[in-house]
Amino acid sequence: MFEARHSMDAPTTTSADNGTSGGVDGWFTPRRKPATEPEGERDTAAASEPAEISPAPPISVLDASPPSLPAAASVVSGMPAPEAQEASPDAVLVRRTMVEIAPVADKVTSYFYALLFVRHPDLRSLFPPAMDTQRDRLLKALLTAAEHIDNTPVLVDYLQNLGRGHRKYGTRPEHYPAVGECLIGALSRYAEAVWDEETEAAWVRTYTTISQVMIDAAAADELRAPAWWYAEVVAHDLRTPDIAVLTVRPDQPYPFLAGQYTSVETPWWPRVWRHYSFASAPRSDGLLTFHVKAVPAGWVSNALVHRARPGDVIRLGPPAGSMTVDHATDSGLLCLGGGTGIAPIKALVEDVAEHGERRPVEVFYGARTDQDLYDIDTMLRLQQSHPWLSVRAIIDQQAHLQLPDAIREYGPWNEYDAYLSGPPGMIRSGVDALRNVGIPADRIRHDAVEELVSASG
Ligand SMILES: NC(=O)C1=CN([C@@H]2O[C@H](COP(=O)(O)OP(=O)(O)OC[C@H]3O[C@@H](n4cnc5c(N)ncnc54)[C@H](O)[C@@H]3O)[C@@H](O)[C@H]2O)C=CC1
Repeated sequence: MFEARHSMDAPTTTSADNGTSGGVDGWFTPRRKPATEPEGERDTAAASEPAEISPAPPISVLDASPPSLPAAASVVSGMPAPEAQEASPDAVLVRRTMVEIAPVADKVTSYFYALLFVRHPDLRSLFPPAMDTQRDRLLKALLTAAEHIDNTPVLVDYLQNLGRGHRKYGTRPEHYPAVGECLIGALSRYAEAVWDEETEAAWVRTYTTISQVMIDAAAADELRAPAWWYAEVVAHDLRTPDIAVLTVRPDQPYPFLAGQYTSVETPWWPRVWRHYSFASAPRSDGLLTFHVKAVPAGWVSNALVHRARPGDVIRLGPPAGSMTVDHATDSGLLCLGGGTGIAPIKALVEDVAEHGERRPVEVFYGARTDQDLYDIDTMLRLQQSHPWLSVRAIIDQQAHLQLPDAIREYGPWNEYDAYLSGPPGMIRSGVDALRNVGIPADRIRHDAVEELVSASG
């Protein structure tokens, strides 16, 4: 009955980082209008680990199960609300199913994975041993994509990222029909009241489209990049009792852009991936750095901060995220980095410096206390070397205000592009503050909040 029409001969594996979802908004609740316009960005995300249940994500970022939505998450979160579009007949049927299953989302998830692992026990090994709160990443990603099936350009971008990202999980083209059957099995059971032949046909077409884009993107990526990289820890600097700066050496060249993030798996938690932003622009020695804060119950973050030592080998997924510098313009950069969110901001500053540009870069670095400003020395050194750079530390306790509030006291910002990196709450209020001071949405970049929320751990 369910028959995927993808070309199954395309080689692929997958990885993906995406993490959509999450936390606060259930997968089936109407999506809030994103703070920024579509365009993608990240998850953008991602970066250091968000609190264990938070979004991205992604990004980000994200992850216990293979499939989830990450970088693309930013894209998806930027999509117009479905209701705002003129829906195709398939989209109407897909959304009707979603409304029907919304109240029993947990049951649908459990049933979907039960079906998948009973019918296809070989697929169990693609998922982490402990299917915790992240277990529904795959399903969420698929449902999010289905919900936005009419928004083709944005969706394709999102799904391509998702397909590439899934290579690291070992996903193969032949896995997609198995997942599709179980998806339809779970949906038909819990959306019984609205399920009919037409609805099933709409889901088959939708899923076939989704999986085809993912398979094709993964196959194309296989020709130019590994599914994952091994990277040896070469330095581990514990800056505070719970924040470490890690430097790693990938086993082969790792191309990325300043402002992007990747997914990381440690040897202690196999198949559990989390997103971290690169804390430096690409370096001539090929080394990569990450700022990691150990969060309560965060498996990966605690392993990286408290257990990892030089000589340990971790795995990295592909780079993702679009919080990158547009070198075609000479606008100033207004950067807000909260806590370990300063990591990609530092990378952006290095990127501007390397391009020899003289554009003003204004960094606001927020932290709860001055002890939490673990990277202020580096930022001040950069400020000393670059006359176009200004760094201001905003300490909550001293300033009696939070990071986003501080920008109102400076400016004007109408000639600036804005970059935000930090906890989801900071991103949300930061976007509001930036819009209020007149920066248009298409000049505000950040990783997807969903990604950050779901990254956890
Ligand atoms: N690409 C990205 O967006 C990145 C995001 N992160 C995320 O940043 C977070 C860092 O955690 P911590 O260091 O514990 O940060 P934190 O929770 O100590 O917050 C740092 C600062 O951000 C501001 N802030 C926090 N919550 C806010 C809110 N609701 N409204 C307004 N301002 C707020 C405050 O100024 C605060 O001092 C993690 O969630 C991590 O996932 C980290 C790296 C990159």
